[in-house]
Amino acid sequence: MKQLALGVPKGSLQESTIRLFRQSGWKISLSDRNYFPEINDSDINCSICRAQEMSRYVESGTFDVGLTGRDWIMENDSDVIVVTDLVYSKVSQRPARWVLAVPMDSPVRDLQDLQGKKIATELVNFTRRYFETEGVKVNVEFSWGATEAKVISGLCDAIVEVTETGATMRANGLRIVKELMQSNTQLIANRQAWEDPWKRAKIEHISLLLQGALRAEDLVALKMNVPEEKLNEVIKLLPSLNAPTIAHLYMSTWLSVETVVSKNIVRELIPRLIQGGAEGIIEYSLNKVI
Ligand SMILES: Nc1ncnc2c1ncn2[C@@H]1O[C@H](COP(=O)(O)OP(=O)(O)OP(=O)(O)O)[C@@H](O)[C@H]1O
Ligand SMILES: O=P(O)(O)OC[C@H]1O[C@H](OP(=O)(O)OP(=O)(O)O)[C@H](O)[C@@H]1O
Ligand SMILES: [Mg+2]
Repeated sequence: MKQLALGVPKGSLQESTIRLFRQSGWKISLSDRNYFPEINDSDINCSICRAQEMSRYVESGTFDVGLTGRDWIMENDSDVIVVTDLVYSKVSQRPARWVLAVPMDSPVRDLQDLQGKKIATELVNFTRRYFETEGVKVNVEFSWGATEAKVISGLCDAIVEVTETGATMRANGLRIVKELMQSNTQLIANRQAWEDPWKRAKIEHISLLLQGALRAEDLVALKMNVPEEKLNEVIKLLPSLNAPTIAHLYMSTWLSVETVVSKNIVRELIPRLIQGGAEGIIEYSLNKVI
């Protein structure tokens, strides 16, 4: 039977990836210590793999398709098809940032101040290439993790490390000198798999639904009743992203207005809609927006 081999990233992206798949209609069930999760789709064969190694396994064809950060694809310089960007991180829907950081009291203000100095990072190739392009000679050392601690203990002069919320930087009293790269999750495919019509169709299907589920996370639907004479005023208050749907209420001069808006404006919008004459407002969450 034909199956698509899917790689799901272990580590920071694991939970958010499994949540996004669930929202998209695929339930991935993982029992403790098992690297071959169940998935409720007999077309897919699922494996867990470190984000750092994912692009290499997709390039070699071990996986037809996988998810990982753009950072590790660049680090490994992997020849894969980027099917789509999916902008989510460990806890947010923002990209992660790779930054050059030093202790708060370090004299380093600029990239050039690091000439001849030692930098620790997990992203060795990227960092070497970055400093080379800038013409600054540095000694880049690989770090297995807990990199922030090394610069505080004086084991290196600066670090290149990933940050999302900034909590770890703050907790360790580090100062960001420069942002070197932004990275987000990407859905990547093996070149041969992409040429196989069955596999490509399946990958595109997954991509479409993942994008739809991700888009829906930021949005909510609003529905309200509005008397005819207030309709124009209420419509003006709604963001003009999509034209709202207007329907007549049964045996009434009132209208029903339905629209999709960004989650973060609802708090401000609802009182204004009430002032504008809307009543019976309901807000509901969306699973997918395609
Ligand atoms: N808050 C975050 N912290 C770390 N990595 C993040 C975060 N948000 C997104 N990422 C992305 O997750 C991937 C990191 O996954 P990876 O498995 O390499 O490390 P990890 O999950 O931090 O594992 P480890 O336990 O070894 O540190 C990268 O592509 C990175 O850009
Ligand atoms: O900006 P923040 O939201 O605080 O996130 C960034 C931190 O998260 C990751 O650590 P991880 O948990 O992967 O531990 P590690 O040091 O072992 O990589 C990353 O390496 C940073 O230390
Ligand atoms: Mg990590």
